Amino acid sequence: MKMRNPPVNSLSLEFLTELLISLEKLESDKAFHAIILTSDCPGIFSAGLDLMEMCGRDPTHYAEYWKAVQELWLRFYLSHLVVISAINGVNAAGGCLLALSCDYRVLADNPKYAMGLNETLLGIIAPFWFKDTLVNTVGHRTAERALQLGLLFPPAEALQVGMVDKVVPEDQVLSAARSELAQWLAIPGHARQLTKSLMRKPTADRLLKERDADIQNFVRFISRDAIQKALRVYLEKLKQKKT
Ligand SMILES: CCCCCCCCC/C=C/C(=O)SCCNC(=O)CCNC(=O)[C@H](O)C(C)(C)COP(=O)(O)OP(=O)(O)OC[C@H]1O[C@@H](n2cnc3c(N)ncnc32)[C@H](O)[C@@H]1OP(=O)(O)O
Repeated sequence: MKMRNPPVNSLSLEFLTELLISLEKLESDKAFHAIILTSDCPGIFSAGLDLMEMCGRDPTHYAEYWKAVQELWLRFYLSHLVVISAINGVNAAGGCLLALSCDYRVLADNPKYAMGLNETLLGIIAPFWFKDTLVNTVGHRTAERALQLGLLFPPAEALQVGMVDKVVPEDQVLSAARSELAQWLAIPGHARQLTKSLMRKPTADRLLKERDADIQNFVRFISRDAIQKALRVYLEKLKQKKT
């Protein structure tokens, strides 16, 4: 699955919906057993959630958007398919969450390709299920530091803290993901799937139990004047970077 939403693969409502539909199609076709998730945007895996969906819109839109973000995470996190990400570019916040929801991560060895949950740098916070997904991957202490400081880890550090499983030269990301896949596909499918569910269901259940409350929290939080202002300032900084 190659993500293509130029220029930065931001996860707009439309793009999230496309990703969901693609995943559902693959999941419902018994001929498919695995997905390699990668990007078609040079140098960028994903810039995360689309800031335009969270800025200057109305509460109904925020609620609809957040429900789609939740759905994407739940579907990827619990997918019965083997999902491996071949991360071929910078990967921020919501994009990093998507990669963390995969079963295995291969990252291209380019110092520009940092990844992490950098929400605090925008003046916002990672929701509890983003946090849980990170803790499940790198452990509590690393997650605590990474989340507070909004750290984006370059490849060597991402590997060292366990945010990714393998770092390879840029031209080998896909082939490395494919070789890894062979090992996962050699395991009897039902045993692997049940084990994945055993490991992940308690984390997903926390969100499933309070999905509506989480949507309400998001809508309240993102609608605040101070948060809207922080997002506008951040977007402005991104634009100024060019001039
Ligand atoms: C209680 C519950 C609490 C809940 C609390 C709320 C929880 C919210 C959780 C949020 C999760 C997130 O994912 S928030 C998103 C975090 N993402 C980021 O911080 C990444 C920001 N982007 C970047 O750093 C850079 O764009 C990067 C990806 C490295 C690419 O750099 P480049 O120089 O190649 O490209 P740029 O010139 O910067 O970007 C190209 C254009 O894309 C736009 N753009 C870049 N990122 C964008 C984005 N995420 N959304 C929209 N648009 C984006 C830029 O503004 C430019 O627009 P034009 O100038 O018009 O062309």
